[in-house]
Amino acid sequence: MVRTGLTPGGGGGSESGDDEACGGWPGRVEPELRGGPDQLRPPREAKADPGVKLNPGDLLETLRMVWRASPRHTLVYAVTSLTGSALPAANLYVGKLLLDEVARAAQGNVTYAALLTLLAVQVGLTVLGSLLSTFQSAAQQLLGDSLQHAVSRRILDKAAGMSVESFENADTYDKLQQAYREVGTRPLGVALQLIGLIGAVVTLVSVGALIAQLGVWVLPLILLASLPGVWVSNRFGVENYRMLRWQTHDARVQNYLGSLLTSDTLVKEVRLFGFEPYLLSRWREYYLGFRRQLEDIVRRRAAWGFGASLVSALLIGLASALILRRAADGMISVGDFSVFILGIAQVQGTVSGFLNGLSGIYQNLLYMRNLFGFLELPDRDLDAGEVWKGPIHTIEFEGVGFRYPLTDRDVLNGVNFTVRRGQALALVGENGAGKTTIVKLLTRLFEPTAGRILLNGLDATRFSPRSVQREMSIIFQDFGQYQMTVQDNVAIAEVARLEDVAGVEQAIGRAGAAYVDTLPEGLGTRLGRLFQGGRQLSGGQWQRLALARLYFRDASVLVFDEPTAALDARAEFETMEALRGQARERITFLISHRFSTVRLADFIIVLEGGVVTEAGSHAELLARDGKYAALYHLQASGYASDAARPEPAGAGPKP
Ligand SMILES: Nc1ncnc2c1ncn2[C@@H]1O[C@H](COP(=O)(O)OP(=O)(O)OP(=O)(O)O)[C@@H](O)[C@H]1O
Repeated sequence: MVRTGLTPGGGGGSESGDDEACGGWPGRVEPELRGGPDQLRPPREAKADPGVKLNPGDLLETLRMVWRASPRHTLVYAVTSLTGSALPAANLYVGKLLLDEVARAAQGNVTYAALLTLLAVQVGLTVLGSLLSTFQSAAQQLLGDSLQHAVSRRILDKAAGMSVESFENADTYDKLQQAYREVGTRPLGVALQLIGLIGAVVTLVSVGALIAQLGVWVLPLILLASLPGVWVSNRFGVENYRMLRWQTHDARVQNYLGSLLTSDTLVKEVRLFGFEPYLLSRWREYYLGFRRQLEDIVRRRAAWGFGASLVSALLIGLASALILRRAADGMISVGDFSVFILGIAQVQGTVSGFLNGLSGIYQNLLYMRNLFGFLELPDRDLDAGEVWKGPIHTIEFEGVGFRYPLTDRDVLNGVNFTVRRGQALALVGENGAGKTTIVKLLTRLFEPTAGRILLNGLDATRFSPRSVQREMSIIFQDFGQYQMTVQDNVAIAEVARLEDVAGVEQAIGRAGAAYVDTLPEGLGTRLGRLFQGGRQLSGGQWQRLALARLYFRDASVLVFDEPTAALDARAEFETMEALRGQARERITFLISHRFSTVRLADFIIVLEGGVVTEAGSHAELLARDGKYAALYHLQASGYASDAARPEPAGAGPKP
């Protein structure tokens, strides 16, 4: 099993985010890809994404998110940033006064003290500027950190509340990944850019007022010169966003291919079958697809960018020519000219900052839509309904049918059975017959699409899934191997009793996991290979620990989905014997392909293609001589023929 998870990733800058375009393994840890090889289709070419829409409410929601993450730092950032916005005009003005005074000093009209006073004001402004930016960047850093934590927390809370059903859906994974990608900088980007916009207005108005005194046409020309560059940046920013959005699915596939090469559990199979070159070439194929799309955008952006700067240079040239005309006529002072020269850069920088800020907000809000899209996915409230209290004595399936979401085939049809306290019911059937699906319905991970399930005669849907699940304990076919201590691996079944050492020891005893005593730190031994100092267990040892987890929870329904698959023959025998003894007070469900195990059940149900075809005790089903009997004899004859087969010459124990 590839146990990959999700890590929050940076969102990239507001304008480009180009760094993400060729994303893939390594670099991003992606969720495990569900589904068969048909999902591993070749990369798609980017095309217009009709789904790019802005939701006006998102701006408010984003700002609320930022404010809640840290009101203090948001406030400090806003105040320092806005105060700092007035400084450029103040600097320009003091600079102009200083230059004019220097010019007058040349004619002997100004004292040294007057010049020093102006210099002191200028130095004071510089010191104020650095003080403000020090506070501003500290506030930004801390706000970013708080925000990252707050958004990650919201995503994890959301994921924790989502139904198992949602996790079966590849679209949910795409949304989850997109959401995680936005954790880094997007919400912060929106807030900072908005504050920046207000600051830019302050700067523009104040600097513009100074420049406007030089002539009515100067300011409009400078403003106009800023527009082409901003237009190019905005246009390609949106294109970039569309490209990344379109690539989300393919990036997941690519990362999945990469994860196969770096998985500790799969390395044996990958080496043995030697399909590393195949995986690498598929991985690279995706990269090349992304690369082609990136190159196309970069090339076009460069061409348009060059054109934009040409237009801008022409307009600035025109403004300069006009102002020089006035200088030649002796209509402006040296100080005025310095306001023009320094003001051009200031206005251009501020205008493009303003418009880029606008388009940055727009683009960041598009990314934020992904995050909100994920957060708005429907939840399944596991606590909705009456609270189930007390043990479950009977379970009845009444005409239960089921179809997985987004599929068009019923995998269960009209399933009827009743099982009572003290009984063990076994589900038998070939692969894909629907056994595990019955367990998923029984444990309320999914709800039937037809029929109903009764618990103690009451419709299960009346009760909250979580309260019903508390009465159930299970070992799944693909049980968890938690990279935690032995104690945690068992006690996690009931987190309220995480410290219950005696309970864990008892469960370990019942599961026959005596090997735990030989581990270096006993119950405190960390398991698994993921982290330093972890101790790896064998498949059977892990399974016994999962059994202990099942026993640890004091439940009235026990579900064993292939409980003995990884156990050796003796372990299987002991487990099933123990089970017979321990399950008397409970309802036991058992799924197994081993008839030596199945025959121990009181009642056996045979499933074929999602339909119950036979039901009864082992003896009854044998007497019936149907499918069960056929399968049973088939397995039994395998053992018999093994026993009857003569040993080949030279076989046997070596001396
Ligand atoms: N998440 C899913 N989405 C769509 N179809 C599914 C999903 N899980 C299982 N199925 C389909 O439902 C059918 C029953 O699957 P189920 O896992 O219940 O079989 P099973 O009897 O437990 O098989 P096995 O013995 O192999 O464990 C199969 O055809 C399977 O392809």
